[in-house]
Amino acid sequence: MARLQEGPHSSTAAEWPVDALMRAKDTTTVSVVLPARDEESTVGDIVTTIRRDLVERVPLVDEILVVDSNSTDATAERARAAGARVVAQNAVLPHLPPLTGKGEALWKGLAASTGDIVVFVDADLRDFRSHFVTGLAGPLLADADVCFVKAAYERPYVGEDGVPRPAAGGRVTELVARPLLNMFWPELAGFAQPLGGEYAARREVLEQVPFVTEYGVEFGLLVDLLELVGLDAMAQVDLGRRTHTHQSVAALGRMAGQIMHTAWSRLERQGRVLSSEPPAGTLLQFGTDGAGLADITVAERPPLASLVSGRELARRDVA
Ligand SMILES: O=c1ccn([C@@H]2O[C@H](COP(=O)(O)OP(=O)(O)O[C@H]3O[C@H](CO)[C@@H](O)[C@H](O)[C@H]3O)[C@@H](O)[C@H]2O)c(=O)[nH]1
Ligand SMILES: O=C(O)[C@H](O)COP(=O)(O)O
Repeated sequence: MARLQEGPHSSTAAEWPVDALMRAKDTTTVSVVLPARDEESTVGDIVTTIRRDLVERVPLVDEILVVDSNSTDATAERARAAGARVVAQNAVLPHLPPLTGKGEALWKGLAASTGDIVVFVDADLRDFRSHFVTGLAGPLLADADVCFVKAAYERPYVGEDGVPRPAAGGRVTELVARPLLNMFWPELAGFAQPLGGEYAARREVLEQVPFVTEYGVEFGLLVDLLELVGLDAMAQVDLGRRTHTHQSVAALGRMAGQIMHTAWSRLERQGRVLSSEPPAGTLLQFGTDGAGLADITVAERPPLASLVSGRELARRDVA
């Protein structure tokens, strides 16, 4: 219990009513950025809800940006029809060779957006309501010392039968990410959902940290932000319950590998492990169709601020 008491400042979404946030907002601008790869079934509803509640009803959100992450379905069209600005991942900073994955989508979203506060929300959420955004923006608008806010929630597993199994979701979180954090960065153990895709931060802070590509991005951000701003500037907000589209166990195996690679890279960078050779970048997986080798390496984008005039570049380059 001692550890929990020393954990991040915590609140619940109900503590951040929108009228109080409007008073605190003043001239601060807020962007909501959604990374989306083949999310045509959910992205439209999420954008519609944010637009209706937090742009039209109350002007808390200044920009809704969907980063179309090489989708092959109607994600971009649905997002645009619902009122988002949509950028293609590879059209942002096009002079850089493109990388892949969720971390790349977020880094490009940071480059292409303009808000002082950036709220990231996954585009595959099934029960999205606007308190996700107000809860995440609240601590940042209310307290100048807070730099980063991470969501916590209960995560059921909803199988093909549609029946939610309470607290059975977040398999990589429970089996890989939280054990690793407890072992090597125990200050971060109080974050209940370290891998969750819903978090918010001040732009000036996000632009100072690297973004790992693929699914290493959330783990890397937590570790790097702890080093940059310290636990006192990091907060957690309880958003209630979150349901999303589950990936297969094989896909989660690859995600777990990417997260382990990210943890290894931070341990090495912090001088806490010495290796004579890097960890293997492949994962042998056995499926019903036979065995195959999957690439589980991650790449890394540098802090956006290290690019010459990154925001100006982004604005100029995005079509
Ligand atoms: O190449 C990609 C892959 C994913 N996404 C989007 O990123 C979000 C989350 O991706 P998803 O595949 O649904 O991830 P989860 O299985 O839900 O993984 C969890 O754990 C990951 C590792 O921390 C986080 O990145 C996720 O946000 C978190 O929900 C969704 O909107 C995706 O469309 C992209 O934009 N590009
Ligand atoms: O955060 C996680 O562990 C992954 O997103 C997997 O979540 P799931 O077990 O709910 O599919």
